[in-house]
Amino acid sequence: MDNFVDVADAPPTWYIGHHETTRLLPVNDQLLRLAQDANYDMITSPITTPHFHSNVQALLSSYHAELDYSHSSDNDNDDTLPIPTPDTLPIPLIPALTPADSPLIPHDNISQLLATTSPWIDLASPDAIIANISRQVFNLEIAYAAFCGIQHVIIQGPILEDGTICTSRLTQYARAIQEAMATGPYLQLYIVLPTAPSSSKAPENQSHLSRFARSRESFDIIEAASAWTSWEAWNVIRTLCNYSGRLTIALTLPKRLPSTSIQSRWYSEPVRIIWIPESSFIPNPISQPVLSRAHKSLLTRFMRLRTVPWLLLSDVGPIPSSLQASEEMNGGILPIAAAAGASAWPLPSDAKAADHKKSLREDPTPHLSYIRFLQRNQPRRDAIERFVGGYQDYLQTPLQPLADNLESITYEVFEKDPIKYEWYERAIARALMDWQAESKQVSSSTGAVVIAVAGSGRGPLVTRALRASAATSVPVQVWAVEKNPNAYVLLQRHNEKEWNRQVTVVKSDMRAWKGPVLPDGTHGHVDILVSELLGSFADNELSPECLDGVQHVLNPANGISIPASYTAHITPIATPKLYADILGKSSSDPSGFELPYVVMLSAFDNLSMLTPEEAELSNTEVKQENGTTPSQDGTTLPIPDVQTCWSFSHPAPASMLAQSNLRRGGSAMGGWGGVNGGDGANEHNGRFAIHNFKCKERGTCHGLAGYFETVLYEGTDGKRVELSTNPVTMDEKSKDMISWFPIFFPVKAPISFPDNSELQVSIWRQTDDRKVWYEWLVEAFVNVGGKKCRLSTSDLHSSKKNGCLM
Ligand SMILES: C[S@@+](CC[C@H](N)C(=O)[O-])C[C@H]1O[C@@H](n2cnc3c(N)ncnc32)[C@H](O)[C@@H]1O
Repeated sequence: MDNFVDVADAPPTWYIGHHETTRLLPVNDQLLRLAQDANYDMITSPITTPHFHSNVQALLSSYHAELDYSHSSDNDNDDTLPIPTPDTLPIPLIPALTPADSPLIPHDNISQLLATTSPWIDLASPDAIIANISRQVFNLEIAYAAFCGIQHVIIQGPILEDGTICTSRLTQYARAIQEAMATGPYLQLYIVLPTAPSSSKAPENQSHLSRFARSRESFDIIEAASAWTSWEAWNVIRTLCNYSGRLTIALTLPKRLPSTSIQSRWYSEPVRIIWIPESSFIPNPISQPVLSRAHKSLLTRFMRLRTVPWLLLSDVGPIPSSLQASEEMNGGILPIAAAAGASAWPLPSDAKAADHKKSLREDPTPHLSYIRFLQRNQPRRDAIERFVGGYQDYLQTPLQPLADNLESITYEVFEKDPIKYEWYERAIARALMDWQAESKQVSSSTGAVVIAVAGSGRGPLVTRALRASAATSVPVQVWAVEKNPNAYVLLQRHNEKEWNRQVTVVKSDMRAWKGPVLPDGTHGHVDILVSELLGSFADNELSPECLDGVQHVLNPANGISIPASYTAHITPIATPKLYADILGKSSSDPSGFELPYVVMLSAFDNLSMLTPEEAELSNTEVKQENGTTPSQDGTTLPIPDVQTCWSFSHPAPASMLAQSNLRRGGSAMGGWGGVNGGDGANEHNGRFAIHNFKCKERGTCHGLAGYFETVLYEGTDGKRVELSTNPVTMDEKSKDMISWFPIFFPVKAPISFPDNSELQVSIWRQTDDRKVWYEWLVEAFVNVGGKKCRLSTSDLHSSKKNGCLM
């Protein structure tokens, strides 16, 4: 049972900005106002002017001329003077900025500007001169932007002049970014990167400094550029910058989107700006710019993240004059789009088509109007999304309902689950019907089936047990056992007011409860023991230990436990956001990586997927992936490989508990103690699992996502009532259940691996009779010449210090 609260349905606001590669107007308060009038939220401004660019080029040209001249055969240099070489001729120094070099001046609205550094520099150049000059330009620009009070700076990624991504000198680029973060400690930096490198080369940018490079590397391309090169470049840059929260991505949407696996990877990364160039729009039948279905579905997915990215429309035409803007507001596109209703962008389907065409032609900002239209017509968030909205990627320490007493508000929140209680009622009803059908001996003298709800909380399962009895007409005797003294007060109240005193309420730890008191004062048995002590990883709230401890009250011949069994499941994931969050906290809490977290996973990527054949075998139709909506454009989503670690069944075998009892107290017959200390009385609840996960695509593992499944009851007809948080089976077993978020086991040093690797996960449930904790480690393997070679191994993580107290 997790700990979260309902949030209101506040539709996310879309912030849309305007970018022009060559902005003619200076960016001042007036232009900002015009942009706002046109319905933009922000605009970009270059930090330096074309004048500055020309000066830098001139400086570089004269430097190169001096070198060339001194080496040319027809100069009549004095032979006694040394010939300048790149080693002796000092690198030109870029002079301090003048007013003609930058359009920026500090002003009140400067924080609304997104400043752009020069896209024509080449920080990763193999030519030392070009790299040096690029660095000087970059440092000047960053320092001046920070001085002016700019907060957001957009920086061109390591892109070469022909649009390809530099792969060989990424460290040089990353080093420059790291330095920029130190220069402007309050700046938020956005690195512009394409979702995937373009397959067709862009026309060469004549003014890009890389064109002036004298030394070029023969190994410019470390490996053939792949669809992953862009993501890989980002992975190197942010790793060198230590996952800084101030370093994020401005992701460019190309006309042709890359594979869904690359899209998913970007979805897990800190994309704070989605950069939409004019070229990514396509004309609709009335020549209006729109986005393809695939682009729209990608946008929808991103715009549902906890941190909603800004959208930047690039080179979609200038900001209209104030007159145009006011015309648009009064009679132009907005009313027409509104009239088209929520379902469609206007099409020329009727007599009004001509009017529409005219208005659309007159729309000075058709791209913006269209994006605003998409904003207004986003699919509504369903109840689950609304419920968990504020908790996406929010790390929580797992509850310990055994060691701590929960607050009423915590019970209240999980009582809102629309599925869990319903399914419990179904399970109890089926158990009662089977009991009656098989004419099994009951534990009461009245013929009623004895039900105990162990860990009743505020009583919702007690209510369900009474309802199941009424629905099946099987008489019951109900006991409510709860150790939380505060919840006990409410249970007694409910008994008076709602349950008509049909329930016997007991304040006790279930492990110390002797069972129902019989008329003669002795203690009897329970026929059906109902409990809900499950955590996000099934056994992490110590359900096995509690149920072992109360098993002595269960009818030895026919007693039923609801749940009957539960299993824990894991899969490796990439989740840079959570990793950065834990890293950020680890200076004050060094044990941050030695603890599993309960978290509504949102910005993450599954690293291991089932092959289509395996998916076929698993015979499971997955309608949801990543806990989000299915693919909007109808594409089939891959199924993550989520593997089962271990299981627990109840009632536990009597022989197991008998041995445990022998060990307790350290009797000679009970062996010599537990491997982790203590008597070893709880060792039967220790577990170990090792799993291999095939990863077809390269990636970085930040930890493991954990889920659970439980069989509440399996009827004599073999039919099961089940709950599941496992993304592969949850739709089939308990769609819309919201009581549990996944669990996350982090790794301290992320593990990067190439295509076709294997991740091996070892995970333990450990105990020393006083507490229970988990240990986990991840190893990466690659196949080299038919042999499996170990690439790296994470630390052995252990939550022993923060273990769950028994
Ligand atoms: C997750 S809550 C479930 C409450 C309620 N059954 C429901 O489903 O809403 C678990 C409850 O079990 C209680 N509990 C946990 N361990 C217990 C124990 N050893 N003996 C008695 N109650 C226990 C907790 O105090 C808490 O009220």
